[in-house]
Amino acid sequence: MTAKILLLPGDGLGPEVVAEAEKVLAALRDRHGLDVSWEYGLIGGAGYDAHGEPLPAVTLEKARGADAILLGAVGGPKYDTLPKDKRPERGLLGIRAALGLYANLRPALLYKELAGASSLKPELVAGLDILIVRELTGGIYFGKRSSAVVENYSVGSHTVAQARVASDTEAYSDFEIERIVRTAFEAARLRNKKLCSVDKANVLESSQLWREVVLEVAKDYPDVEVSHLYVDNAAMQLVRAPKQFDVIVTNNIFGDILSDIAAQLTGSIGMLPSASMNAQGQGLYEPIHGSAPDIAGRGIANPLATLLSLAMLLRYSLKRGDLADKLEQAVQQVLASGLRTGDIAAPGEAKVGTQAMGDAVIARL
Ligand SMILES: NC(=O)C1=CN([C@@H]2O[C@H](COP(=O)(O)OP(=O)(O)OC[C@H]3O[C@@H](n4cnc5c(N)ncnc54)[C@H](O)[C@@H]3O)[C@@H](O)[C@H]2O)C=CC1
Ligand SMILES: CC(C)CC(=O)C(=O)O
Ligand SMILES: [Mg+2]
Repeated sequence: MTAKILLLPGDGLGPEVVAEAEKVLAALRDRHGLDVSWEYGLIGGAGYDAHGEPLPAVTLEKARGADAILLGAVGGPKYDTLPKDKRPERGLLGIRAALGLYANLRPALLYKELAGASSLKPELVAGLDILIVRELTGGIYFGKRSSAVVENYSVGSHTVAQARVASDTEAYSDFEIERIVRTAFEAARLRNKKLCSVDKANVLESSQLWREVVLEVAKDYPDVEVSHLYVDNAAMQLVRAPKQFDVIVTNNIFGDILSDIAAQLTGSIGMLPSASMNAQGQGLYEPIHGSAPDIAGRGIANPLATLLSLAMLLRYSLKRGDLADKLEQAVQQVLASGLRTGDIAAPGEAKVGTQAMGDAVIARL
């Protein structure tokens, strides 16, 4: 049966990088018989501009009916002053919640050709291959929020007549922790059988529950070596000796931050793909980067994170591991040929734009 894909370009550089993914899909269909069709939808600022909502109902309906979704990025300065519930980022959080996409897989892989582009010394990152498993539908991004003006507000012994006070809540249930931790253990089993759980259990109740559940689930995976790190130490270890990690499992906000760090180890955030899966096996695939307003619209963004996200889509949702391998090999060959977008170019090295990079990958498919 023809697989239905929903393309959600979003904002900023989103349409530029998703356009390259569409070209790749067309090439896989025409040259390799991939049985696929696709349509577009609006999300983020683009959704707000057209429908007054960052996640228009029509987009969600299309998403529910799709076999897989490929998203660019959302957000931008134009939308930063909108009411909070209309902000583009709420559209992204909204689709993750509505589809129950709790399991976010963020592989950080160093292509050997990019060892020089990493901020770390080549010997620290050579062969780097980490998988960050991030809980994606709970925690502080979804907890109760409030913001108010409070009279006679006290912090310790200090009281002010009036203060603007805002709060966000980090809350997790054992059920939410258990399912993402199981995802991570299963992934570790297929890799080097090492799982590091990252939390802040020395301070946070929610992290204490997190650690308790990890220890309980670990009993079902005696073949996997488990360790625990506080998030501050984990951030340091990622830039000190990143190759000590195999699979990292962590909550929504820590995973968000640690994956941006891991991205830079591989040369650029423009290289890191992700897959977000729900309990039914439906997936949304997206680069881990944002809409990059500083470079959007100039045709210079790196499309490889999006093309590698498409490879994950082919592997996990369309069960075409053969074509995923082909696409990943094409990316590797393009890097080996010396092509570089600005984010991965060494000082003084020639740079190519988004379309030239996409075309070079397609030429190798
Ligand atoms: N998944 C999403 O849609 C996300 C959206 N955002 C939104 O994106 C907007 C910008 O956020 P920032 O914090 O600046 O993060 P960002 O990830 O958009 O950009 C951070 C830096 O990385 C660079 N960069 C990002 N992607 C690149 C690519 N493909 N090629 C080359 N360079 C790339 C940017 O030019 C910038 O210097 C905000 O509105 C934010 O809320 C941020 C993160 C994720
Ligand atoms: C809206 C944000 C939570 C998006 C983000 O930074 C991410 O998912 O990495
Ligand atoms: Mg992020």
